[in-house]
Amino acid sequence: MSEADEQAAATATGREIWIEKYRPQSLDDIHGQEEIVERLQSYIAQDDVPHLLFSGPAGVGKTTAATAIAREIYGEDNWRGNFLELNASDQRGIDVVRDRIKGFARSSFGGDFRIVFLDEADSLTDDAQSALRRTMEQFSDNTRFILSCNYSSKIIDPIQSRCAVFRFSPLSDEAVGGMVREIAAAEDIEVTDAGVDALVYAADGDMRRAINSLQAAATTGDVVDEEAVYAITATARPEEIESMVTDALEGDFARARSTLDTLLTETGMAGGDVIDQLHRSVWEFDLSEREAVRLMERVGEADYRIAEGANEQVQLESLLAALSLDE
Ligand SMILES: Nc1ncnc2c1ncn2[C@@H]1O[C@H](COP(=O)(O)OP(=O)(O)OP(=O)(O)O)[C@@H](O)[C@H]1O
Repeated sequence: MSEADEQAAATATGREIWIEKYRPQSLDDIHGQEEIVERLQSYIAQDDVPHLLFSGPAGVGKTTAATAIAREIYGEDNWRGNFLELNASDQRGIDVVRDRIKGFARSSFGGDFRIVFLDEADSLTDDAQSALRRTMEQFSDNTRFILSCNYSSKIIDPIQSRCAVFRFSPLSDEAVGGMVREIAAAEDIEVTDAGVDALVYAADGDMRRAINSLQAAATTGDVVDEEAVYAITATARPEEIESMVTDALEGDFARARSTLDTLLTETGMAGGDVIDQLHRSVWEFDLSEREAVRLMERVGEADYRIAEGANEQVQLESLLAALSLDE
């Protein structure tokens, strides 16, 4: 979600959403991503900011880093006027995006350059990216582009070679846990240690998810504990996933299937989430190497089939059945 969308959501619900309230304002305030922050700061210090390409999963600080750069270059009072945020997946297409960039880049202002931040750049077709590349060249005298995407491999080489590429990783448990504790202290909310661990686990490196879950859990009671977090995040406890797998491997298909049923119906998980959690946890379970390898093979197969549109429940039950049957 863009900063503008997040602000709009906050206004619509009539309460401030914490992902906006606690969005880092400066590069120094960004948690984790230390090497990236250091490199970006050195560009700013040398007054030599190139076009930038930020790639990485959702909620790890790409948009935040872009707005922090603008704040640092132009100052709190002027950055908004020098920063154009666009979403490349805009339904109206690349022409609208290009027109807005042209209008913005042409309008005069005092500084050396203005910044165009283009989110979801990997949603552009190759043709649209070629058009974007020409636009980048046309306005490179007075415009710097910051492109954000999930997968840099989906960005055409001529754009990649014109940008300094930064790969944002999922945030570490320490980075997410640290931020959760800071916000809890600022909001005067009690969060137990197990509650922090559960938020970190459910977030899986995505800070946006961790903060949103904290805010949601905080509205359900006085104390944010493990129970509150699992109740609102539609995440299975690691031990539930482990017992489901262990039951299947021990040949107790009926029990494994019943756990799966609970996860899908009561916990409200999507099949893809169960696959993700299995994938994350395979090596943390107390399984022999052979069992872990068998499980991984089945997880890969079910993941592919679900991505291709197969029925999630059938695929997951088939995964458990295969584990129950195999020697
Ligand atoms: N590294 C971080 N340190 C502190 N807060 C963060 C960090 N990353 C994300 N956040 C929090 O999560 C929210 C969303 O982050 P951001 O918009 O930067 O994500 P993104 O990486 O651009 O994701 P997307 O690809 O979905 O747009 C921010 O408002 C901020 O509150």
